[in-house]
Amino acid sequence: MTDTLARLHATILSRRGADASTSYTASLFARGRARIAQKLGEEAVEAVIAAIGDDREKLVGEAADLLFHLHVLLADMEIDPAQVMAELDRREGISGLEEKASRKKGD
Ligand SMILES: N=c1c2ncn([C@@H]3O[C@H](COP(=O)(O)OP(=O)(O)OP(=O)(O)O)[C@@H](O)[C@H]3O)c2ncn1[C@@H]1O[C@H](COP(=O)(O)O)[C@@H](O)[C@H]1O
Repeated sequence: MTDTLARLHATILSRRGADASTSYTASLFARGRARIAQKLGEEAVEAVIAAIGDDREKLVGEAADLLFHLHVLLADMEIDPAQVMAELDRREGISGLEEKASRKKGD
Protein backbone atom coordinates (compact mmCIF):
# COMPACT_ATOMS: atom_id res chain seq x y z
CA MET A 1 0.00 0.00 0.00
CA THR A 2 1.29 3.45 -0.77
CA ASP A 3 2.08 5.88 2.05
CA THR A 4 -0.80 8.04 0.83
CA LEU A 5 -3.35 5.23 1.19
CA ALA A 6 -1.88 4.18 4.55
CA ARG A 7 -2.24 7.77 5.84
CA LEU A 8 -5.76 8.02 4.41
CA HIS A 9 -6.78 4.75 6.08
CA ALA A 10 -5.35 5.88 9.42
CA THR A 11 -7.33 9.14 9.14
CA ILE A 12 -10.51 7.21 8.29
CA LEU A 13 -10.03 4.92 11.33
CA SER A 14 -9.53 7.99 13.53
CA ARG A 15 -12.98 9.27 12.44
CA ARG A 16 -14.90 6.28 13.83
CA GLY A 17 -17.09 7.68 16.57
CA ALA A 18 -16.10 11.27 15.73
CA ASP A 19 -18.59 14.13 15.45
CA ALA A 20 -20.59 13.65 12.24
CA SER A 21 -21.26 17.39 12.04
CA THR A 22 -17.55 18.15 11.59
CA SER A 23 -16.37 15.06 9.68
CA TYR A 24 -17.74 13.69 6.39
CA THR A 25 -16.14 10.31 7.19
CA ALA A 26 -17.83 10.21 10.60
CA SER A 27 -21.14 11.11 8.93
CA LEU A 28 -20.69 8.16 6.55
CA PHE A 29 -20.00 5.76 9.46
CA ALA A 30 -23.08 7.14 11.22
CA ARG A 31 -25.26 6.47 8.16
CA GLY A 32 -24.21 2.82 8.18
CA ARG A 33 -22.70 0.16 6.00
CA ALA A 34 -25.44 0.03 3.36
CA ARG A 35 -25.07 3.77 2.72
CA ILE A 36 -21.25 3.50 2.57
CA ALA A 37 -21.57 0.63 0.08
CA GLN A 38 -24.10 2.63 -1.94
CA LYS A 39 -21.69 5.60 -2.07
CA LEU A 40 -18.93 3.27 -3.30
CA GLY A 41 -21.25 2.07 -6.08
CA GLU A 42 -22.18 5.64 -7.03
CA GLU A 43 -18.51 6.65 -7.23
CA ALA A 44 -17.80 3.58 -9.39
CA VAL A 45 -20.58 4.58 -11.80
CA GLU A 46 -19.21 8.14 -11.92
CA ALA A 47 -15.76 6.72 -12.76
CA VAL A 48 -17.29 4.62 -15.55
CA ILE A 49 -19.10 7.68 -16.95
CA ALA A 50 -15.84 9.70 -16.91
CA ALA A 51 -14.02 6.89 -18.72
CA ILE A 52 -16.72 6.48 -21.36
CA GLY A 53 -16.67 10.26 -21.86
CA ASP A 54 -12.88 10.08 -22.30
CA ASP A 55 -12.52 12.66 -19.51
CA ARG A 56 -9.12 11.86 -17.97
CA GLU A 57 -9.16 14.75 -15.49
CA LYS A 58 -12.61 13.75 -14.22
CA LEU A 59 -11.53 10.11 -13.95
CA VAL A 60 -8.61 11.08 -11.69
CA GLY A 61 -11.06 12.77 -9.29
CA GLU A 62 -13.57 9.93 -9.45
CA ALA A 63 -10.81 7.35 -8.89
CA ALA A 64 -9.79 9.27 -5.73
CA ASP A 65 -13.44 9.31 -4.56
CA LEU A 66 -13.65 5.58 -5.26
CA LEU A 67 -10.51 4.76 -3.26
CA PHE A 68 -11.66 6.94 -0.37
CA HIS A 69 -15.07 5.27 -0.17
CA LEU A 70 -13.53 1.78 -0.57
CA HIS A 71 -11.29 2.49 2.42
CA VAL A 72 -14.27 3.72 4.45
CA LEU A 73 -16.09 0.46 3.66
CA LEU A 74 -13.04 -1.64 4.58
CA ALA A 75 -12.74 0.28 7.85
CA ASP A 76 -16.44 -0.20 8.59
CA MET A 77 -16.04 -3.96 8.04
CA GLU A 78 -12.84 -4.00 10.13
CA ILE A 79 -10.80 -5.29 7.20
CA ASP A 80 -7.17 -4.23 7.30
CA PRO A 81 -6.09 -3.01 3.83
CA ALA A 82 -2.98 -5.16 4.39
CA GLN A 83 -5.29 -8.16 3.85
CA VAL A 84 -6.23 -6.80 0.41
CA MET A 85 -2.56 -6.20 -0.39
CA ALA A 86 -1.75 -9.77 0.71
CA GLU A 87 -4.46 -11.08 -1.62
CA LEU A 88 -2.98 -9.09 -4.50
CA ASP A 89 0.49 -10.43 -3.59
CA ARG A 90 -0.91 -13.97 -3.61
CA ARG A 91 -2.29 -13.42 -7.12
CA GLU A 92 0.95 -11.95 -8.41
CA GLY A 93 2.18 -13.90 -11.41
CA ILE A 94 -1.07 -15.86 -11.80
CA SER A 95 -2.52 -14.96 -15.18
CA GLY A 96 -6.13 -13.83 -14.96
CA LEU A 97 -6.87 -15.98 -18.00
CA GLU A 98 -5.31 -19.08 -16.36
CA GLU A 99 -7.23 -18.42 -13.14
CA LYS A 100 -10.49 -18.08 -15.11
CA ALA A 101 -9.82 -21.31 -17.05
CA SER A 102 -9.11 -23.23 -13.80
CA ARG A 103 -12.42 -22.00 -12.36
CA LYS A 104 -14.32 -23.15 -15.48
CA LYS A 105 -12.80 -26.68 -15.18
CA GLY A 106 -14.30 -26.96 -11.70
CA ASP A 107 -17.83 -25.92 -12.87
N1 LIG B 1 -10.30 11.75 0.61
C1 LIG B 1 -11.34 12.20 1.09
C2 LIG B 1 -12.51 12.35 0.29
N2 LIG B 1 -12.74 12.09 -1.01
C3 LIG B 1 -14.03 12.43 -1.22
N3 LIG B 1 -14.59 12.90 -0.09
C4 LIG B 1 -15.94 13.42 0.08
O1 LIG B 1 -16.84 12.50 -0.46
C5 LIG B 1 -18.04 13.19 -0.83
C6 LIG B 1 -18.46 12.59 -2.14
O2 LIG B 1 -19.11 13.52 -2.89
P1 LIG B 1 -20.61 13.31 -3.38
O3 LIG B 1 -20.95 14.52 -4.16
O4 LIG B 1 -20.76 11.98 -4.02
O5 LIG B 1 -21.40 13.22 -2.02
P2 LIG B 1 -22.16 14.36 -1.25
O6 LIG B 1 -23.39 14.71 -2.00
O7 LIG B 1 -21.25 15.48 -0.90
O8 LIG B 1 -22.50 13.54 0.07
P3 LIG B 1 -23.63 12.46 0.32
O9 LIG B 1 -24.58 13.14 1.25
O10 LIG B 1 -24.22 12.00 -0.98
O11 LIG B 1 -22.90 11.32 1.01
C7 LIG B 1 -17.70 14.68 -0.85
O12 LIG B 1 -18.31 15.30 0.28
C8 LIG B 1 -16.19 14.70 -0.71
O13 LIG B 1 -15.69 15.82 -0.01
C9 LIG B 1 -13.68 12.85 0.88
N4 LIG B 1 -13.75 13.20 2.19
C10 LIG B 1 -12.63 13.04 2.95
N5 LIG B 1 -11.44 12.55 2.44
C11 LIG B 1 -10.26 12.37 3.33
O14 LIG B 1 -10.69 12.11 4.63
C12 LIG B 1 -10.12 13.05 5.52
C13 LIG B 1 -11.07 13.28 6.68
O15 LIG B 1 -12.22 13.95 6.21
P4 LIG B 1 -13.37 14.33 7.27
O16 LIG B 1 -13.87 13.06 7.80
O17 LIG B 1 -14.41 15.10 6.51
O18 LIG B 1 -12.68 15.16 8.32
C14 LIG B 1 -9.85 14.28 4.67
O19 LIG B 1 -8.83 15.08 5.25
C15 LIG B 1 -9.38 13.63 3.39
O20 LIG B 1 -8.03 13.20 3.51
